[in-house]
Amino acid sequence: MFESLKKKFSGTIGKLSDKLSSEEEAGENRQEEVPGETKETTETFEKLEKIEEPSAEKKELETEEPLVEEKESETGVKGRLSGIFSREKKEEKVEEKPAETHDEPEEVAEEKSGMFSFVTKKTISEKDIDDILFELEMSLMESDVAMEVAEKIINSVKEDLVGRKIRRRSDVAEFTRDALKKAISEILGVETKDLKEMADKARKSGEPLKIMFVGINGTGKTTTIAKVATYFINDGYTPVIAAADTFRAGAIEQISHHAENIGVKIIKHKKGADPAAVAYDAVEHAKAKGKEIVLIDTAGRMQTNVNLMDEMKKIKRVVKPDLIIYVGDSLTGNDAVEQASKFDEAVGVDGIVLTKADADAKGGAALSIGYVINKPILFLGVGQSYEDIMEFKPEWMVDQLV
Ligand SMILES: Nc1nc2c(ncn2[C@@H]2O[C@H](COP(=O)(O)OP(=O)(O)OP(=O)(O)O)[C@@H](O)[C@H]2O)c(=O)[nH]1
Repeated sequence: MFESLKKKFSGTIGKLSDKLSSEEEAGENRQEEVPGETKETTETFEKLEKIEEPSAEKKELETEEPLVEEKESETGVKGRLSGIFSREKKEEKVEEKPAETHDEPEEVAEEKSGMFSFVTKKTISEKDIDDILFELEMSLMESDVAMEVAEKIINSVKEDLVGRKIRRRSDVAEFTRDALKKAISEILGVETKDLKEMADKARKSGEPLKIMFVGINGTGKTTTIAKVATYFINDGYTPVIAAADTFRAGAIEQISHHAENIGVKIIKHKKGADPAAVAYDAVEHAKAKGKEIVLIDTAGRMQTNVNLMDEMKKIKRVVKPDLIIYVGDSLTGNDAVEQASKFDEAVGVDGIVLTKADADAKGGAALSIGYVINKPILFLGVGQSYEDIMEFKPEWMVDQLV
């Protein structure tokens, strides 16, 4: 699942590590190659260390003023040198947010002197990472990640990385991984709905929880309804299904077949009947029989078909569903995102089920859809059996990808 995205993110981590580490090594080698300067630097450095070592005052200073910020404490010897030359400067440096070190007068002075750059570690600049992040942005879009999502990820990673200091090669990988995880968490951080909690409330109130499923033909909507029914049955609830797709030939038979397989009551009328009437009857049945969940199938239709969209709005008016769930095929990538937006505009979507995630190597729709329509993914379809449905957890997705 999502192998392509996974590869792209780990590729970026590797490329940044290689680039920044080799630049740093080259920088260090250049310093060591300058004749005379290295020796002089080392001698000065040793002298300073000697002066510094026995200083009780210095030790006290260090105890009193720990360098709390990682970006500052990592300077090591540089910190000790600056402690000797400028106590005041050191006090200023204990701050919460890492500074953009390119702009720091101290850093500039160090670079000019040459002596200090011997111990200065590389600070990541925008120029260092721009090309690799641009490459990532392009390849995310190739994996059907929506453009606004790809841009947001790249900007967030850039913001996190620029100004960070690298002490060792593993730092780059760690910083990049953390930055990517944070960016993806932000993308997936749409407020979600707890279906079990909603069902529990419905049970206590004596009113059934009404869920209407929308989406175009062939995405796996019928199978998904049977899976969601199974999900609730496994938790002790009794659902009823409304065969409100009275438009498409074979739809009533198809959903009846699933209902029979999982032992759920189905409410159906003849083909061509008013779908709102079927949905209404299912709700009445649930109330009469004390069933807690009503799952309403609707005709899979193109989001551009105005008449059929109006019919869906009628079901909504009549039944007043607690949740409208858009079912999309994750394999269709950007199309699934586009359809979800259209259904949201027409009837208002509360949550998403993405089917066939088990076969989806790209992962673009799963990463983008919730952010683009600002609605949570509730479930992923992960196979063809009725049990093959999993609750969607953003943390799980982040761990899958980075
Ligand atoms: N691998 C996989 N296949 C799925 C998943 N969900 C549904 N399918 C398959 O996708 C095909 C279409 O599913 P249906 O439920 O019939 O699709 P539908 O949206 O009701 O489409 P219509 O029948 O045209 O209304 C079936 O062969 C399902 O078994 C899933 O999560 N993973």
